[in-house]
Amino acid sequence: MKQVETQIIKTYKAAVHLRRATEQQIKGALRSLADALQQNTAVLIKANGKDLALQAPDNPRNDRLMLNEQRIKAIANAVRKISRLPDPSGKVLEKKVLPNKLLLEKVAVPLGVVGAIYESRPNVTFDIAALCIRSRNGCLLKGSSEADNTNKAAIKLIKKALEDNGINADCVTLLPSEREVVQHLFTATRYIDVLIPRGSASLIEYVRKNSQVPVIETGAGVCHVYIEQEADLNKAVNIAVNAKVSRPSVCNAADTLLVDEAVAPAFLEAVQPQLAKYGVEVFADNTAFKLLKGYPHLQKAKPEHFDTEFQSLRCAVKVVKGIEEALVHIQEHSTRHSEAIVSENKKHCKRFMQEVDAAAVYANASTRFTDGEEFGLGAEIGISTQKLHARGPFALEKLVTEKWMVTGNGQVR
Ligand SMILES: NC(=O)C1=CN([C@@H]2O[C@H](COP(=O)(O)OP(=O)(O)OC[C@H]3O[C@@H](n4cnc5c(N)ncnc54)[C@H](OP(=O)(O)O)[C@@H]3O)[C@@H](O)[C@H]2O)C=CC1
Ligand SMILES: N[C@@H](CCC(=O)OP(=O)(O)O)C(=O)O
Repeated sequence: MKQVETQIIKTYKAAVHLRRATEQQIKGALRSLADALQQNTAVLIKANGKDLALQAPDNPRNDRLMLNEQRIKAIANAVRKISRLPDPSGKVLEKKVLPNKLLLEKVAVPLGVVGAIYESRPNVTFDIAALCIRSRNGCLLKGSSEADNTNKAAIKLIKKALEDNGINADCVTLLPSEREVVQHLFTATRYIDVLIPRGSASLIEYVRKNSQVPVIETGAGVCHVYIEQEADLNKAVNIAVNAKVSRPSVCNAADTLLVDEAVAPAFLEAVQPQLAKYGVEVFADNTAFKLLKGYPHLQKAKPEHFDTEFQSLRCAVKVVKGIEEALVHIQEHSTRHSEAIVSENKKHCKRFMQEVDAAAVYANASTRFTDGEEFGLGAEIGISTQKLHARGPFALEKLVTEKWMVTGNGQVR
């Protein structure tokens, strides 16, 4: 795959143009891209239709792949928001004059080139490209083969927006979608500064084991909502239902409901009609199974259901004896993405938030908020489930590193 090596080197060389570009050019490119998204809605939907036509119609992942007018408008809005965010590079983080009169400045600078390997969500192509342009990083995109037609239409718009604003379009590159491509990314230590895999546990594991380029992992989400015995049941039903059904295919959707035995009869009775309305299939432990008798989509849970990221309208339900058992269950089964407690007991909420080891912990709110745009970051490069450099949704401020700039007047040591 000589072509891929050439693309990687071209992107590396072009990235310097982003570092040199004026603020006007950067903002202009992002605004042009937002406009182009809206003007080319039909083109994108047509390309996306080709991708969707290649999928089985009942594939629950089609929801992630699908673009419509509303989603394209949301992407354009995100790009516009990113254009208004301040440049994370160039900030002077520390400044001092040494006794020998050397001026020492620690400055935030772009990472260089960011490589992303990501799932079949076409908004990710725009989000990552826009965040990289805003932070003046070159960017290599390896999207899913499932979204290839959509991504090819997307990159045309991105490159045109750069060109129209006098920026070298090689700064952003869509790589071929074949899986072999990632092996070239693993060894390109000279040209790529960080690799971000977004996808399944097996992808993350594969990249972590094989990449010589530093990696920021984003992981799968087996997310829990714990209904504690002092939960307000109205809030509990709304949160549990929202976390499960608002967009079941994404990583921050709930997978397991843990219900305190003291409120299990009342909560399960109250939540049933809502879950049934959306056709949620429930895998219940023995106690929950008895309490949910008569629920139309009920099955007995097998142990593996409590480690499953369903990515569909399915969930596991377990009745627990109290917060202790809930915390132990989460510790054993969580993928450390997003976890929630519903309770009016402030002490228990605090304990949950302090003790649960996850990128985002919630008290009385839905896990669905773990998202760069929701957190005010414009968009996200990914939701990191690792602890170093970035955790949770990360964006512009994690796309920079530091550089010491030392200005002298002929000093020697
Ligand atoms: N925390 C976060 O930020 C995010 C988490 N996720 C998680 O990702 C999962 C869903 O993603 P899913 O669609 O399964 O993603 P996959 O892991 O199947 O695919 C993601 C990307 O990696 C590529 N890929 C997958 N396996 C390999 C391999 N062995 N070698 C080379 N390339 C590979 C895919 O290519 P191709 O499709 O062409 O095979 C695609 O481009 C869920 O668990 C979700 O929670 C997803 C996104 C963000
Ligand atoms: N940003 C997302 C969640 C993260 C994400 O992209 O996850 P996934 O759909 O699993 O690829 C959202 O809630 O919209």
